[in-house]
Parts: sequence; C-alpha cells; structure tokens
Amino acid sequence: MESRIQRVRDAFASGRSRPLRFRLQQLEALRRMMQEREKDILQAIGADLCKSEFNAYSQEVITILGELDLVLENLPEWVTATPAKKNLLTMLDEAYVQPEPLGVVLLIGAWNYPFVLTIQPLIGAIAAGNAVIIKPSELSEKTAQLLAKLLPQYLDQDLYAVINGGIPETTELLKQRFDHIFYTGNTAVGKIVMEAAAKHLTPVTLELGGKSPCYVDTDCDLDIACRRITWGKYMNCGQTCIAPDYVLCEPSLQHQIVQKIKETVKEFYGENIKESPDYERIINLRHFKRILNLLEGQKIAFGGETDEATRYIAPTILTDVDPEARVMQEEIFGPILPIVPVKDADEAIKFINSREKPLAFYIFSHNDKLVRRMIDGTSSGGVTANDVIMHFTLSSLPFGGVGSSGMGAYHGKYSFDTFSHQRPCLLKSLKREGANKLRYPPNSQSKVDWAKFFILKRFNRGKLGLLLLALLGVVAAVLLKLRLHCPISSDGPQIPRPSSVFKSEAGYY
Ligand SMILES: NC(=O)c1ccc[n+]([C@@H]2O[C@H](COP(=O)([O-])OP(=O)(O)OC[C@H]3O[C@@H](n4cnc5c(N)ncnc54)[C@H](O)[C@@H]3O)[C@@H](O)[C@H]2O)c1
Ligand SMILES: CCCCCCC=O
Repeated sequence: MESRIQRVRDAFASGRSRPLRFRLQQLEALRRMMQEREKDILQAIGADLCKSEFNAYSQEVITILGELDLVLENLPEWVTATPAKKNLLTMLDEAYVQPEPLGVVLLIGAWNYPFVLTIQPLIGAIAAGNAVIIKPSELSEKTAQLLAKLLPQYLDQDLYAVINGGIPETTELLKQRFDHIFYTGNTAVGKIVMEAAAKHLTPVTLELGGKSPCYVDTDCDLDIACRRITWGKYMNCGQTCIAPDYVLCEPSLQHQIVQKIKETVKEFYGENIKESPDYERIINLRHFKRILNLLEGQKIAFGGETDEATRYIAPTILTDVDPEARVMQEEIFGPILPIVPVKDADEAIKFINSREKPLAFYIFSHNDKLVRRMIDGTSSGGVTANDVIMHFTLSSLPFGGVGSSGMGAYHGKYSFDTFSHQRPCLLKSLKREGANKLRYPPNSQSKVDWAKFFILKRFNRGKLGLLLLALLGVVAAVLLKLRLHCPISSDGPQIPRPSSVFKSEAGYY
C-alpha cells in the first residue's frame, strides 16, 4: 500500500495534474467512462442495493453527468486567479488569489449511493488539480470492484489509485500522510478519521449523518407533503443520509399523515411492495438487524413486515413515539418513519435544538413566515422547504453537515474550493523604496500616522476616487521620498504627518 501511495505522491510532485488542459482531459475521460460503461455501472449498483436500472440512473448517474458538465464548462474560470483589492501602499503592485491543488487527497466513499458519493468528490479533487487515492466502501462490493477495474482504464494510472479493502485497509490507509481526507459515512468513523488526520495536521471534510427532522405544519397541503415525504423516506429503502428521519407535527395531524403515506406507498410500490422494482433492500444483515431492533416496543401504525433472507423491511410508520425511545436516539438509515407529536412549531424548534445538529431539516407549510422563522431558529447542514432531499440536487448549493453531521462541503464550485488552497499572492517590485521605508525602524509617531494613511484609507467613490487615490499615492510617495532623504533628528526622520497634508471636511482622502 505504501509503495502505491508513494507512486501517487511522486506523480503529483511531477506537476502533471496541474495544467488546466490535463484536468479537462481527465474529466472528459470520466464522462466517457460514464457513457461507455453505463450498463456495467447500473448493474453493479443494482447488485449492491437491489436497485432497478432506472433508479440507479436517476439517483446516481444523472448527478455525475450534471456535475461533469458543470465543471467542464466552468473550470477555466475557476482556475483563474482573482485580482484582490489593494490599498495605497500596494497600489502599484499585483495582488491576486490563486487557487492551487492541495496535493494527494484520500477519498473514503460510502456504500448507500456507492457511485455518486465516490465519483462526485473525485470530480472536485481532479478539477482542483490533485492526485487521489480512492477507497470505495467495501459494503457495496460490486461497485467497489467495478471502480477498481474502470478508473485505471480511463484515468491517469499514476495520479489516481483505487485501493479496496475493509476496516484493516482503511485503518492502514489512515496511518499514511495525506494533504486532505474526504470521508463520507457515519459520525463514529468520522471521529476515527479526524483523529488519524490530526496526527499529520491533515485537513478533513467529513460528510456524516444524523437525524434529519421533518416538521409538518397544519397549514399545509398534506397530500403533496406526504407524497414527497414518502418518496424521500423510502427511496433506497431509507438508506439516504438526508432522508427525513422523523416527523414532528401537531397530534391532530398524526392519523392523517399515516393514512396519506399509506396511500402513497400503494401508489408508488403497488399492493405487493416486495415485488416492486422501485423498492430496494437493506445493504447487509448487520444493518438489517440494527434496524429491526429499533422497532422494539414501538406502536407500528403501518408496515413492519420483514424478511431476513432478502433483507426486506416494509415501509413502516411509528406513531406517538417517545423522544427517549431508541429509535429517536440514533439515525435510522432504514424505512422506518417515527412520528413525534409536538404542541406547535415553537416546541418543534426546541426539540430540534435540544439534539445534535442534523444534516438536513425539512419544513412543510404554506406559511412563508413560519418557514423562515423555523430556518432562523434552528441549525442544520441544509434545508429544503416543502420538499425533501432536493437541495442535494442543486450544485449551486454547498452540500455538507454542521456540528456532528459533518464539516466542510462540496458539489460544483464548492468541491473545487474544498480541494484547493486559496493562495494569496502579492507581487511587488524592488523599486519604490521611499514609501516602503515607512515600516523600517526606527519607528516614530509620524511614521505610524503615514502607515495608517497608506493602509487604512478606503475609497468608495468610483473612478474619480481611484484617480484621486492614485494622485495622492504619487504625491505622498514623492513627499516621503524627499523627506526620508533629510537628516534624521533625535525624533526620527522629519516626515510631514498626513493629517497636516491631506485633510478635508470629509476626513482624509
Ligand atoms: N453526509 C453524507 O453525504 C453521507 C452520505 C452517505 C452516508 N452518510 C452517513 O453514513 C452513515 C451510514 O454509513 P455506515 O454507518 O453504514 O458506515 P460504515 O459502517 O459502512 O462505514 C463506512 C466506512 O468506514 C470504514 N470503517 C468502519 N469502521 C472503521 C474503523 N473502526 N476504522 C476505520 N475505518 C472504519 C469502513 O471500512 C467503511 O468503508 C449514516 O450515518 C449516513 O448518514 C452520510
Ligand atoms: C438523489 C440522490 C440522493 C443522494 C443522497 C446522498 C446521501 O446519502
């Protein structure tokens, strides 16, 4: 493993990954891979999660194609240095911010959307000019194998490496030194990743989970709200990091919500859910048993059927759930929807704020004021009002958690920024030493006053202001140069103070 990582490190050190043309070529190659190997990709995802090709395409492939289009179109602009504002002292210098690659990035992918949650950060890391070690999740075994086979066929083999394996391999990988670690998965492993990264002072992006609440207001179209909640909760058999974990609503709504979700489940998956090509299965027996344990002692208002042999758990709703119950202590990550009755929106806000910050928060209401009040009164990785999941699909929005749901964000330009260092560059000349002498010892009050003038002066008066600034800069520099050539008195150089030179009613110019 070490020699493989060294090969990636050496390739990065060669500088090959940096030119814009190279990055675009690699991203084009990824797009080609998505097109040419679409069938293999859909089959691997399907085998891992018992997912139909339609669902695999719309939940994973579309997102990657959209991300590639966006990055390929905008990368030339993103890699370009941004000029920085200057002050009087740096007026004739060049100041800009140049994004630069971080180096060798470790990407640890997740199993629940095994393709998109690995490839989407990879796109950002390549776009930013990095070399990458990709560690797909061993739980989605077929996709992990396919990634190890396909990526070397399309991408530069020295710069980008797939390392497969389980906990021992991940543990070994984490001992190595990287320039950034991007991890998607649960909070407990997130802490392990961060601890390992701290040993090398490696920055991390942690895309974690949490219990994402969904508040349903009485002033709301319940039919539409329940249809959208049903879609987001039971998609991928509840194994979605931003699935609505539980519903908060006034007690009077509980029964109606159960009824409407029940009807929608029938509409979506038919009478025999097990036969529906749109209903997935739990990834493995460990997770299957974990989810079943969450049902113990709960009032099942709908669903509850299970089949261990196929790891099937029916869409299930629990009512009158005690906030202290086990199902309300950990992220469910399965097709179980607890409803916790609350008095009103204020109690819902208190409830949410008394717990760890979630990855997502959903509010269903016609009342815009209430929606904004609930957003302002809470904190979460992201928010969607009157829908679920959809903020993930908009690449102009950063995607990530806050507090225990994670740190850092990605998607679109945010991915590029996550994998870049924003390097401030100031290019001065060896001339104009007159003005620069201000900062050299021995110091004096008049030098401090001049420094204040040069550094703190602000101009917000358009072109005229800029012209004036330029003139003042030249005058000040000439004055300083002249005065700095004068003999030095006991009080330091005899420099006029800016207050005696440029003072007007409006203050200093
Ligand atoms: N924020 C997001 O984008 C996002 C996306 C998907 C999943 N998630 C979260 O991931 C969680 C589900 O994943 P999971 O809990 O099944 O993850 P998991 O148990 O599958 O673990 C994920 C990875 O961590 C590694 N791992 C496990 N134990 C380890 C250890 N002791 N040391 C080192 N590595 C170890 C595994 O090898 C695996 O590759 C949920 O909380 C979900 O919300 C978040
Ligand atoms: C429609 C795709 C949703 C992906 C959510 C990622 C977290 O699990």
